[in-house]
Amino acid sequence: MDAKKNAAERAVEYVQHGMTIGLGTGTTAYWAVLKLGQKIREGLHVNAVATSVGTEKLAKENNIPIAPFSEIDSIDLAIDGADEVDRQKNLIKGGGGALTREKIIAYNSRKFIVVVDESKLVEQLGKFPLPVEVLPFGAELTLKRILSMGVEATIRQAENSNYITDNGNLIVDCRFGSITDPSSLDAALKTIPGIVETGIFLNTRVSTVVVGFKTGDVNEL
Ligand SMILES: O=C[C@H](O)[C@H](O)[C@H](O)COP(=O)(O)O
Repeated sequence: MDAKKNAAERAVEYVQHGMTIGLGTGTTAYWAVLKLGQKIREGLHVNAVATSVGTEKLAKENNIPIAPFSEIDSIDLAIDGADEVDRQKNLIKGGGGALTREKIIAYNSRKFIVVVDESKLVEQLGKFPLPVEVLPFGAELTLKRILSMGVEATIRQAENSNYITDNGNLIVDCRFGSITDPSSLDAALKTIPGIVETGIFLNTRVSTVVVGFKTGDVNEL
């Protein structure tokens, strides 16, 4: 756990007075929210937007002010986790189902810092099943179109029913095995009506990847 915590806490060092911060989702971003809460208690003034209902709740519990989107123009810095990071700093995200909100926040952030432990570093994306957010309407057809790409794909399940995102949608987990061209795959998936967003985050949006190691070291890529 310390590797995730160390990476997240290093990323929070980039936060400056007066910034608007994008708060990520997941077990790594969790530590960034806690650290930011501590800094606010020590006198730092920032406001924030959250990438999930869960993170917004955690932020409020830690006295982090949440700004309505109508009151901000852009985000200075977003800090978020990832499920896989390749050598070019392309990402797979969405293991926690928050990919669409996370992509909106990342896209609108001047600086996007990804926080991971070393287990997330891969040569090529795709071992982690790619999460794709899909509208419930016609989802069976949308799934068939995804399957016709020759990939094994299933609708994510919660306890006794389909997993539902904060946006009221479904997640299809796609087992591509190896993704040689993330940009083309992202574009191809988005030609299918019913797909809201994919968990592929291209490196053009990633400013820095902060990696925590079991040894206690933290590296920035
Ligand atoms: O939907 C969830 C997000 O993309 C997470 O940031 C990602 O799944 C990594 O989560 P964790 O830090 O818990 O491994």
